Amino acid sequence: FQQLTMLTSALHCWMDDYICLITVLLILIYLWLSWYRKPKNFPPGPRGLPILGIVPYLGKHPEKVLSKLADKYNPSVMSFRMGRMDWIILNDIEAINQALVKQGEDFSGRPKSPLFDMLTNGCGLVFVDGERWKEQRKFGIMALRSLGMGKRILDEIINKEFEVLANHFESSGSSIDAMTSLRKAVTNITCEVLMGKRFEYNDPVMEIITEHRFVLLSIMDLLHNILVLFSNFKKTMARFRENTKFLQSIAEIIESHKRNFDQNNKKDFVDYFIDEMLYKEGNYFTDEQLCHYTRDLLVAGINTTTALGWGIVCLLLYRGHQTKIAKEIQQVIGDETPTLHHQDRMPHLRSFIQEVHRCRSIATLNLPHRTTRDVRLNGYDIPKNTPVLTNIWRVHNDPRVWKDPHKFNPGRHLDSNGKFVHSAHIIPFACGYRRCLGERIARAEMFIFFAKIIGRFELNKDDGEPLTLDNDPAGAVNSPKPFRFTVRRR
Ligand code: HEM
Repeated sequence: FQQLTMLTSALHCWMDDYICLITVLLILIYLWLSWYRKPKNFPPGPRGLPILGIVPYLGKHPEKVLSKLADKYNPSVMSFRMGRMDWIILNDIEAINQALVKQGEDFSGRPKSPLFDMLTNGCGLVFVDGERWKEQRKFGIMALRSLGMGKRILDEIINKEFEVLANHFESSGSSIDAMTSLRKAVTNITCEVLMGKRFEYNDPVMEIITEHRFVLLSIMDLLHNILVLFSNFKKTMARFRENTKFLQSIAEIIESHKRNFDQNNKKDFVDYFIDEMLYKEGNYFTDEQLCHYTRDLLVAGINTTTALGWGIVCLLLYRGHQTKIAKEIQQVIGDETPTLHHQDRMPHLRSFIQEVHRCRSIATLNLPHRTTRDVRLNGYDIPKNTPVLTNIWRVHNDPRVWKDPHKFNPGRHLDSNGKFVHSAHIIPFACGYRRCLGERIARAEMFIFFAKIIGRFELNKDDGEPLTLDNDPAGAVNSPKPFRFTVRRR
């Protein structure tokens, strides 16, 4: 009997181990199969490694790696695997227009992410979709238009702030920390538009606002999201805590707006929002929404710093353009204050700015979108909730459109009569339903900044610092490395 008991328990142990082993094997087979299983009739593309997908292969320039993969799999729409999700990426201007413009509503979602939710509590504009996004975006367009965006009021705000910046450049004496000073000036312009307020460059609130960009931008950079979190977990969490501090600063400014609110004299974005909150019937006009909306605009607005920074780098590296543009400014603007009305007669400055946008794409892969229903694109079936990237860098470097795309050559945007040619193949602000809300502000900032600075100063490299077109690995968007330069009055 004892022998029989021993035999049975040995058999049990063995069977337990066996069952465990089989279960593990079955789970592995399931994971393996589900890893390789794609939705039916889905665009072709690489799968990479289980769980991580193609992330380990993306390197420092995911847009270039993805572009090479597009040549191999599909130059129009490709898929790839990342995390538990199958992503698609739009690779050429035709597919981008078809998806983001013609089928724009179906592609207007943002991927769901617990990280976004932690930061925004489902509020704001950049990370939300559905009814809240529709209502708030409509309001944003109305409010910015009513504030005179693209017309005189905006020109005045920008001119005033860049005058302060120009004086700061001149009084610096030695070389200027380009990105820091640009960031402060650009932040002040956005603060004026949103809250009717600017800060001295050494004000601690200015520091809080400009540093806050890291919180959202590092999260926005979805491709590196996973890596950022794991490699820098402590720092990322500290930044999350900063988020609360920052929102408190905005809440205080909003409270003071409420105390002084005058419905007949709405002066800024916050006033327009308060008006909706008090007197209209929208669903999402709450204090919390206003805080997050203001924060989203402040952070998104800082993007212009990067474009201005690249512009200065190009002026320092390719000095011939400074002389050409300075002459044009002298002829067209002279002693007047630069405004957008001057730009029609300034082909050299406009083509310079368009080439900066093309050659140094800021949002190389755009912000991620999400399909809001099952859709058909270029003959493929793409299920609801599929995350979508847009390879803006590839469009800006498409050799079918641009001869020697890697060369910085503003002359390519002039026709045979020397007239500026606007290109539909340059989409720094993306296109369609979720196109950048601040495009008009950004375009006015870029034009007025360069008209003012190149007209007044000769810009020179700082001898001590090598200057390159390499991007800053610490930046979430494609940004120049910190650099210094000097100015000399013309
Ligand atoms: C050169 C400067 C800028 C560039 C290159 C740029 C580019 C972009 C891009 C590529 C997007 C994503 C569009 C999409 O999801 O398809 C975006 C969204 C956005 N941008 Fe800009 N931007 C700039 C400046 C600004 C400024 C100055 C503001 C406001 C003050 C702003 C506010 C926004 C907002 C609110 C969104 C989100 C729109 C939405 O989700 O509906 N941007 N921008």
